[in-house]
Amino acid sequence: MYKVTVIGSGNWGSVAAKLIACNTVRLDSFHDEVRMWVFEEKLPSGEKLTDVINKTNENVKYLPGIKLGKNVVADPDLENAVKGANMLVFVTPHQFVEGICKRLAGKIRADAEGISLIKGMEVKKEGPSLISNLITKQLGINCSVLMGANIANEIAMEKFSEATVGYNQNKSAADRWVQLFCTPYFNVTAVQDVEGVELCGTLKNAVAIAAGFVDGLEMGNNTKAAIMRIGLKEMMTFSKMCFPSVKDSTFFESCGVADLITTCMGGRNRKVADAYARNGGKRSFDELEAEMLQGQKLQGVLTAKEVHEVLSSRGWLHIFPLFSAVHAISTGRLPPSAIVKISEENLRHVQLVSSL
Ligand SMILES: NC(=O)c1ccc[n+]([C@@H]2O[C@H](COP(=O)([O-])OP(=O)(O)OC[C@H]3O[C@@H](n4cnc5c(N)ncnc54)[C@H](O)[C@@H]3O)[C@@H](O)[C@H]2O)c1
Ligand SMILES: O=P(O)(O)OC[C@H](O)CO
Repeated sequence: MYKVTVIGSGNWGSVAAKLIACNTVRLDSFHDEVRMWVFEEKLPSGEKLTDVINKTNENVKYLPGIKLGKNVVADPDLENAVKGANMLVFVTPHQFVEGICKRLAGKIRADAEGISLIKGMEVKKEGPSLISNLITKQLGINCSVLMGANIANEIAMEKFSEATVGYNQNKSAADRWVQLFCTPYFNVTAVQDVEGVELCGTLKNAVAIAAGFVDGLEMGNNTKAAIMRIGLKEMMTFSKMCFPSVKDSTFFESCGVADLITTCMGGRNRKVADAYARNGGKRSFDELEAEMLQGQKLQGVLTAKEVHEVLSSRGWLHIFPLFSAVHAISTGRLPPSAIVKISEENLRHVQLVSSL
C-alpha cells in the first residue's frame, strides 16, 4: 500500500492535495488519507491555519472556496507529516526546500519515492543544481518531477489541463505518479527526461517576468510573442548547455511551450512584473509581491538571479540577452523598457547556439 504526504500547502500545494486525495479514495493500492504539511501561521481571526483547514476542509488563505477532500489532513509538524509515507510530494516555493530537506534527513522511509512540483533551482559552486537532485542528494531517495501548464486556481475549478512527469530510471515509479495525479480534467503523461522537464518549469518563470514588463509597458501582442519566442530559445539553449542530455522533444510537452504560454498570459510572475513596469520600477518586487499576492511567492525574480549567477560565472551573459535583461531590470539596474533593447548581435548569437 502506498501512503502519500504532500510537503507544502500553498496555492498549488493545496490543489495537488485535492487531485491526489480524489485518487487515493478511488484506488485500492493507496491509503485513503493524504497528509499535507502546512507551514503554520496565524490567520487575522487569531486561529491557526492548520486548525481551520481541518475544520472547514478548505485552505482559506491559499485556496479559498475549494474543498480539498475529507481525506486531506493538515499537519503543522513536518516529521509527523512524513511518518510512514512512501510517496512524498514536494511543493513549496523553491527557496525553502533546502531547509525542509535538512529537517527531513534521516526521518523518512528508506524506500520512499519523491516527486517535485517545485519550479526553481539552486546554484552551487559547481553550477546549477535542480531541486529534484537536491532532494535526492539530501534525502537519498529517487525523485521525479511534475511540471506543466498548470495555473493552480484553474485546476482547482476542474478546468481541463495537462501535465508532464519527468523521470530518469524508474519507469514504474513514474507510472505510479501518473496514476496518482491523473483525473478526467488533469491529463498527465511521463517522459524520460527529469532535467528537461524541470528546467522548462523553472526557466519559464524568468520569461514570464519579461512578458509582464511588456504588458506593463503596453507594448502589444507582437512584442509579447517575440519575448516568448526569444525566451523559449534561451530556455532551450541554457538547458542544453548545462545538461546536455536534455531532449528537444520535452519542450513540446505540457511542461514546455504550453507552460510558457499560460504563465506569460495568466501567471503571478507576469502579473507582478506588469505592476513593476507600470510603476516605472519605483516599487520593489518584494513590496509588490507582498501587496498583490498576500503570502503567495514569486519564483521568477529569484530564478533570474540564479540564472544570472550561472551565466556570469561561465562567461555566457552575451548568449542570453533576455535572461540578462530580466535580472538587470528586476534588480533596478535597467529600466523596464530595456526588455526590448536586446542587440541584434546578441540575438544572432542566441539563434546560432540554439541550433547546435
Ligand atoms: N500556484 C500555481 O499556480 C503553481 C502552479 C504550478 C507550480 N507552482 C509551483 O509550486 C511551488 C509552490 O507554489 P505554491 O503556489 O504552492 O505556493 P504559494 O506561493 O501559493 O504559497 C507560498 C507557500 O510558502 C509557504 N511558506 C512561507 N514561508 C515559508 C517558510 N519559511 N518555509 C516553508 N514554507 C513557507 C506558505 O505557507 C505557503 O504555503 C512553486 O515552486 C511554484 O512555482 C505553482
Ligand atoms: O503563477 P506563476 O507565474 O507562479 O505560474 C504558475 C504555474 O507555474 C503555471 O504553470
